[in-house]
Amino acid sequence: MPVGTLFPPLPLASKMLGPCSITVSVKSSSSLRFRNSQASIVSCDYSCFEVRDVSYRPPGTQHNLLNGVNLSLPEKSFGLVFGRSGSGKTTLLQLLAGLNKPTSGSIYLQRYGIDGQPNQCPELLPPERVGIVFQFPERYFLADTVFDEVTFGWPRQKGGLALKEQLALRLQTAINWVGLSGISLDENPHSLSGGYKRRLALAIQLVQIPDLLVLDEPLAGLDWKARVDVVKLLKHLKDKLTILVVSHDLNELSSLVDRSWRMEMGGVLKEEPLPVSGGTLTL
Ligand SMILES: Nc1ncnc2c1ncn2[C@@H]1O[C@H](COP(=O)(O)OP(=O)(O)OP(=O)(O)O)[C@@H](O)[C@H]1O
Repeated sequence: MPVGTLFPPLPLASKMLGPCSITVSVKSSSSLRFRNSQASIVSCDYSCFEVRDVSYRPPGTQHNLLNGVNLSLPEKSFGLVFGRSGSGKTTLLQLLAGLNKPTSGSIYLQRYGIDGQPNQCPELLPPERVGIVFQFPERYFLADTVFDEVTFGWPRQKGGLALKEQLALRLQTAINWVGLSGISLDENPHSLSGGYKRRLALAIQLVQIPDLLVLDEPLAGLDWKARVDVVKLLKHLKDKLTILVVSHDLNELSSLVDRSWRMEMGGVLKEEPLPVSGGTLTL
């Protein structure tokens, strides 16, 4: 892919850097698409996020919340975990995001060749490569402006111009990806609509350009209009990164789903494709 010049037309860049220009190179990517475990186009090597024989028991407790969980999610695909309340879905997302460590088993990234065989040693998945959006993320907004909210966790130490350029570019990319570019960066996050608050919560994670984005109940608590809005946004993001969602909203998300699993009570995960159309699934 050609090298392109993205700056300046971006208001964000001038907010962070003052007038300047920045050059970025864009890497080409493979065009893998999976639907219910079937790879429809495989044009080159690909990677999968893999959970292998993971069990989890919180420190000081007697029972496992997860038991021998296995999951494989190809890059740039959309996975859904569903199941009854209390079965262990959020616990699994927390392990993927590195908030807790598995008691046994491992979570890693595995590269495969065109023949479907692993072609490298598995790489452990560093927590900073995973973005997590919790249920009702707007409850955790802290800042008075959209700009401060998105940049809240950024390094405050003096960085060179190169670091600032990199951060500005990531910020602009995240804002564009979630469709927030029409909103003033000085807007108070709490004054945004429900759907826009969810967009902002996604942007906060996307500035890190994670390899894997995990979302806990992304439609919970939204009105119908905002739900449609968030589903459209997830469809758009699906082309850019790998997404794993925990949700009870199977019908609304089914058109996005490439792979799905049911978490059974006791933390046992089983792959279960969603009905292709018209069918209903019970939790
Ligand atoms: N630190 C902990 N110590 C003991 N039990 C815990 C701990 N964290 C969660 N649990 C219990 O583990 C079970 C699984 O919780 P988890 O939040 O993962 O379920 P869930 O499937 O995401 O539920 P929901 O759909 O209601 O969000 C629940 O019974 C919960 O009470």
